Amino acid sequence: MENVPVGKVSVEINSRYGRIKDKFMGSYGKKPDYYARASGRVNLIGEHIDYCGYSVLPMAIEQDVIIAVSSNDSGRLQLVNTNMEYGMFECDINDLSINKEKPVWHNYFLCGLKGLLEHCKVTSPKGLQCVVDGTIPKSAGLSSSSALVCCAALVTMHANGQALSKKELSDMCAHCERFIGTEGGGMDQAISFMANKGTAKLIEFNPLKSTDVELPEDVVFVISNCCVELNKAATSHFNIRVVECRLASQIIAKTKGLKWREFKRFADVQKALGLTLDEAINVVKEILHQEPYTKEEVCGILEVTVDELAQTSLSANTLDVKTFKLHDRATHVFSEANRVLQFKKTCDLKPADASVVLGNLMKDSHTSCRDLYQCSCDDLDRLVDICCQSGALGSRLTGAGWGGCAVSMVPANQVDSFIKSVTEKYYWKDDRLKEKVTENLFATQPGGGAAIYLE
Ligand SMILES: Nc1ncnc2c1ncn2[C@@H]1O[C@H](COP(=O)(O)OP(=O)(O)O)[C@@H](O)[C@H]1O
Ligand SMILES: CC(=O)N[C@H]1[C@@H](OP(=O)(O)O)O[C@H](CO)[C@H](O)[C@@H]1O
Repeated sequence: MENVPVGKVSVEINSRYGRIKDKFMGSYGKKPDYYARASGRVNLIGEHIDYCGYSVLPMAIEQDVIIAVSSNDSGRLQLVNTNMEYGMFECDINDLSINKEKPVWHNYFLCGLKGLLEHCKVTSPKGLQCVVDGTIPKSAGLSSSSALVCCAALVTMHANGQALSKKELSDMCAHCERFIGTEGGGMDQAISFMANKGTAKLIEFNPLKSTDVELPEDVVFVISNCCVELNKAATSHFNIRVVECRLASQIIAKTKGLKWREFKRFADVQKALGLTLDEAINVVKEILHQEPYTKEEVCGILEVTVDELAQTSLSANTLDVKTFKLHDRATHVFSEANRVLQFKKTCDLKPADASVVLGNLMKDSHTSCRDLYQCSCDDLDRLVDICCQSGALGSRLTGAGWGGCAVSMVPANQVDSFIKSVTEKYYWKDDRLKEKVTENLFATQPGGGAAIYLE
């Protein structure tokens, strides 16, 4: 089992680490003992299917979270952020409380800290002084929150002399980010730890596995942020989709004579019924209707009371939801799971028209996210259209959606003209975005995974 690497960094050569070190010395009057780093990611295809048990295909990006750390025996946690937007925080490290109602930034750190301490059964945790520095745009679908959670877990692991494998850390962080309330599937944490520079990854779940995916050499992936933000933990958009998928899988399970209470994810139902993904789509047509289901109708089908449904299927922030769309959500999930497999197969087989095939899969993925899963928004749809008109072979929303980024696959020799065209057609059309093009529109290469650095 592979562990997170421990490398060397020179703060003289690497100016970012130099600035973080200066901030640390200014805040705590001493040098940090070490630095931890965890990257953001861009998901190339496979949206909103990780929590249904299906494989996804992300790659790590260069943007990341770096934390400078010094450990001590004070029993205190002290956090300082290089970004003034995020205020200082201090608490007793033995008394951690995570606020789900108001997900202020330090709560994400607490998720990783608490998760690691509980997982490793650390009874006398080290006190920590930290400076956090992040470059991933927040709430933009590039996993800024998970990078912070993963980095905090890594900081805690190292400070307390623990050694978890990358896989254990990925599983543990997928679990502990749920302390904040969102019921994500584990893609972000897995790629943050398991990424390798230069390659995208197919991430499979249960058991967690990552496989290198060689992308075509003649294309470049370009990220563009529509600059609409949606915080997952502060809203119920994300968890409503998780719950809709859970209800659809439970109704299919019950209708097909399975013990439905034992099922929460489409992948498990599909496996129990021995269906291919195409057959699963037909089962959706056969069993689920297109109109939204009322909560009473769902209770009637599952033969439970509203209170029982809350226990078997809902989350704290979806208790008051009155209607659930099941047919379209299920159709998206099974078809998107299929697209991921086709994407991987095309990368492996490298047919002459590989980039055209991959581009079409990305376009279909966006259409499905927009129309069936309804996790896009007008600005993001407009941006995706602009990307396609500007020379992208394929473009789609990436990450949770309802705002945030699109990822576009662009012929390598057309990247400059693509960026010029998207700049003019999207960013220059809006006075608020004119000055913010470089941080919101950039080409990206597959980056490396989480690491600890010593000076
Ligand atoms: N550099 C950072 N420093 C502190 N907190 C951060 C940083 N980047 C992200 N966060 C936290 O993560 C939240 C964004 O989480 P979320 O809405 O789930 O978006 P994402 O899709 O980027 O993960 C921010 O509101 C903030 O609380
Ligand atoms: C931490 C978390 O909940 N992350 C989930 C979320 O990602 P982002 O909000 O883009 O980081 O949405 C995607 C949609 O594909 C996955 O479900 C993923 O697990």
